[in-house]
Amino acid sequence: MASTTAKVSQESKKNISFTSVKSLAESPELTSIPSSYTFTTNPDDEIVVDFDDVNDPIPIIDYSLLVTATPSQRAKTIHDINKACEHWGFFMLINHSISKSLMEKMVDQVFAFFNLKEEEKQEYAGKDVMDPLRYGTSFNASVDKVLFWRDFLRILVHPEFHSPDKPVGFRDTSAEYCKRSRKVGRELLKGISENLGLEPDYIDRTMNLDSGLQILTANLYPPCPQPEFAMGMPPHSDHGLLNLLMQNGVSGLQVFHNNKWINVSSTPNCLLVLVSDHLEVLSNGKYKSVLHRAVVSNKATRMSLATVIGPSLDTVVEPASELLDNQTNPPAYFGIKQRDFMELQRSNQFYGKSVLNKVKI
Ligand SMILES: O=C(O)CCC(=O)C(=O)O
Ligand SMILES: [Fe+2]
Repeated sequence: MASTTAKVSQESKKNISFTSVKSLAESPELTSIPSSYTFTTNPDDEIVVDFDDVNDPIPIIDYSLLVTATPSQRAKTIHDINKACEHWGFFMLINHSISKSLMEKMVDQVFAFFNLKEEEKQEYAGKDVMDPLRYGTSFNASVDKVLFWRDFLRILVHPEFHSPDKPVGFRDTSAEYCKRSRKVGRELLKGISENLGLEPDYIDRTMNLDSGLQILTANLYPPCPQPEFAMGMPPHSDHGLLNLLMQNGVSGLQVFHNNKWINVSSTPNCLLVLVSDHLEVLSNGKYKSVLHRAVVSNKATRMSLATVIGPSLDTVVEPASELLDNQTNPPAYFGIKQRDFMELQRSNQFYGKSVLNKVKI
């Protein structure tokens, strides 16, 4: 992948007193970014394309053909999911059963949260990656070497459901959205189990999804005066099995595919599905978690909402023994408890696949 260096002097970092990028972006005198946000990429290693080869388009999966179609349509859809997971680690999901109005309500609620007064949002400023409710900026602003042009609200929504009390309506809307997106995720994981040659409920059962973690992360990327020098989220892969991502109609997600960064357009009502680290481990590397990042623009505020579906905290995630063979397919990853994986994530630089690489054999 592109080699990226991100440097910032400690002096300039101390000058930043804003608690959110939103308030920084709204300050009237802002014409350039503070140096603490300067993210330098190596242009020689960076190829960014709007959409790739017409012979290799971003895969689109029709969810309705997975759940309500004839057996042959379902079989073809499952086959297409397999190809998408193997070749891209990423696909667009259409007709996914979450209504347009619920998605719009969710976008409105997220904006209403970020539009609360800074002091009100600070009530939710958690400290630890394990905190069930955490509002913040950048990724981990106290340790990030470079700050990211991003504010976030990260909420544990399963097995216990959490929600901020404000704005009014956030709790009910997010409860509904989380229930529905969880169902979609579990249904996709059934198809993925079959693709791996396992029983349809294999992943659900062995990953203890009845008590599995589901984390909702709302990301806000306000307009940036120098978007070419800042980054919303650096290249990374997600923890968990799958990430279902939606956005507010403003694009900014790029996925890394065949050594190029592909701009993903913001297609209305579509969910973006990202293969995540635990699925890479469970499949013993048959499916690779997709490297992705969020770039920013100087035109519009972008919002994305990620729903990561993963195993329960005490589940040991390891390559499925049914897939292993000491001669031809030995285990390529150590087993690790979800709790310990998250702890590794907390204590490591948020970059690339650095956390997953720690469990590679
Ligand atoms: O904003 C985006 O499109 C990416 C968000 C993301 O990668 C995440 O929340 O893990
Ligand atoms: Fe991500």
